[in-house]
Amino acid sequence: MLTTTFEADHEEFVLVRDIEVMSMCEHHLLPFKGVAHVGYIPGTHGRITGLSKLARLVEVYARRPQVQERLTSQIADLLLAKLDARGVIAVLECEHLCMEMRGIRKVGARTVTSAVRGAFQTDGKVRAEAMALINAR
Ligand SMILES: Nc1nc2c(ncn2[C@@H]2O[C@H](COP(=O)(O)OP(=O)(O)OP(=O)(O)O)[C@@H](O)[C@H]2O)c(=O)[nH]1
Repeated sequence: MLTTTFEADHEEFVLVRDIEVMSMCEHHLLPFKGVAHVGYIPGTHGRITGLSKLARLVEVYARRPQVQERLTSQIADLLLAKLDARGVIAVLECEHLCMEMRGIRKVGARTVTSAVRGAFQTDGKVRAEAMALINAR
């Protein structure tokens, strides 16, 4: 995965927003679905990857029973490792059917999880800029 990378001499933030997520809660084996926002700052080598590969990354980890927190971390960790990126951010917003159609039955409650690595973890300003872009509508 993420074997296609390009030289682009681009060292600024790249973000793909609103990637559809469909996964399965490992507790109840019921779907949870929503969107993922995945971004990174390339390393000093300026190496980037194909945009579709970010969506593929989400897809690979979503296709197994999951908890949303682990799914979010796995996306961030793999991206960081494969791209040798300066920073990575993954934010997921999902609705869990196990909370909607059974149990507490709260329709429309959305769970937001984030995983930040590198510059997004160490620099609050960098993280705030990324969150502003993620939330821009
Ligand atoms: N943190 C987290 N919890 C999840 C996720 N998906 C489902 N859950 C929760 O996992 C918990 C499992 O709780 P249990 O007490 O074992 O199961 P339960 O008796 O069916 O719980 P209720 O859903 O409250 O009826 C529930 O609170 C679910 O809402 C997830 O992605 N992340």
